[in-house]
Amino acid sequence: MDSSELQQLVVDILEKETAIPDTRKLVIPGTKRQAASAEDQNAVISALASLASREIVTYDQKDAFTYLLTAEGAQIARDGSHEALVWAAVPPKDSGETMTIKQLQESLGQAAKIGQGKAFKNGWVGKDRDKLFKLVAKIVDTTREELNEVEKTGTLKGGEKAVAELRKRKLLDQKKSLWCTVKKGPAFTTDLRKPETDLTAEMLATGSWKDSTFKKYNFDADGTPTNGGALHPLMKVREEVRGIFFEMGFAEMPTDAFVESCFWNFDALYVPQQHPARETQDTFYVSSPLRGLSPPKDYLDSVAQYHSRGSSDGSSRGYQAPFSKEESHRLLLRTHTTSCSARMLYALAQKGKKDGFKPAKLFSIDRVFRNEAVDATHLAEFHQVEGVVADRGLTLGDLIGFMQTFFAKMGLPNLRFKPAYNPYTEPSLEIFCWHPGLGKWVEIGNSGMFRPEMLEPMGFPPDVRVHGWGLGLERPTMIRYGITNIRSLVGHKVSIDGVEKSPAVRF
Ligand SMILES: N[C@@H](Cc1ccccc1)C(=O)O
Repeated sequence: MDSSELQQLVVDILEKETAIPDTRKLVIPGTKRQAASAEDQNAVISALASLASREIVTYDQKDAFTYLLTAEGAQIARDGSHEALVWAAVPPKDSGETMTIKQLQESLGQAAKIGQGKAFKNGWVGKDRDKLFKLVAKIVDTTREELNEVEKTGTLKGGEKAVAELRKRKLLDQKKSLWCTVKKGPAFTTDLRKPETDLTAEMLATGSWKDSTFKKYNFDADGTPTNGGALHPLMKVREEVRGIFFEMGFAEMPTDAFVESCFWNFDALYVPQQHPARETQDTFYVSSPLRGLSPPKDYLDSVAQYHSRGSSDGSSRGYQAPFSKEESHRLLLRTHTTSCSARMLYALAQKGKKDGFKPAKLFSIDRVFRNEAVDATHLAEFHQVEGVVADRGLTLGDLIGFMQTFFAKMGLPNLRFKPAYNPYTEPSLEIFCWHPGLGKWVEIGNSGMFRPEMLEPMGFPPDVRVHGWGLGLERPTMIRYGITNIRSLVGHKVSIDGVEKSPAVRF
């Protein structure tokens, strides 16, 4: 049965009448048959459900019982009831023929036994000693007629009592079915064209929207994902860390010089020119141009002196090794943002010489480059977070206390420090934090009190101390967001979809 034809039939009737009181009375389109069977009603109900979902109709579902003949019932419907068979088999009274009960049983078998009593009770058959005969010339076999009616219509006009009697005799089986009453819905229409889902430019231009019906909004549907921009998780974490620095009164250093001279990256930081970190297996050097701009001459001279011979008061002996000013001019990709800190500290010291020293808290977060073997946790470039604090009389206790506050704000309250070595800091401390996921201490950064051999050539007064620390941005981000391969966080393999859906982008 075609659902759209049924739907049309229902709305056409409802347009003329207030309701459809019984859907079993619907005449199936294209036939003269009523939709009386359970199968018909299933088709009707699915058509109604589809109309109701568009609020074109409302309907009430009701239970109905229909009946089927059992095998015995079907046999009786065909051949007649047992009592009718008994009546038919025996001869009329006074016909001269005779039939004994025994003979009846021989000719009818089982039916004789069951039918006899009823035939007597109905007054159809009489008995003279053991001879049987008809008492009436004509009978009405009600059982057969009722069964025929059930077979045709699924039910009995005679009502419940007659049905109960036939069921007791196991001639009928009951079958539950449904039927409905139908009324107009709030959005009643006889126009069942599929509703439009979108209002198009074309509909507006041609005016066809006026005659269109539109699908209702489904406010429970998932929205289509918006394709607006999303900040990369690493940039989100960077913003968070910047926020912590600003909250603690730090100013941001300029970090735009990816290409730096050896002077600012190493010499100014008292990294000996013979230091292994300077070798090409660790550092990317720039081949063209070969030389960078010169640092201020006095400062370069002073740095050269501190490297090779130490301070003039003899408190430091320097490296007792030759210092090449040519080497200072070589260009490289900065290996740490401490080169930026060196430039800023030099500027701070020089300004202090003129205007009197002022304390400073400075930070930066930017890219650095190292000639590393690339693997799941290492890239040749990464982001460094760096902070430096310059003030009179700072101690190692200030540094440790400061880091405890800073890292707690980053969500890493559990810290340990381990003595380490940096050419530019003394003492130096490696920073470890407890990783609850891995259940172990992991190294996250490096810190220390900058050496006098670095601060004095810059021009700081002797009681000014500077402490600093640096850490990578990628590792804490990976730990925090459960990223195991750095290539899915940085580089061309980063999935844009992942960036948009990453939990990191939600804070
Ligand atoms: N430059 C150091 C970090 C650091 C900065 C400042 C002081 C001490 C250490 C590094 O790359 O790991």
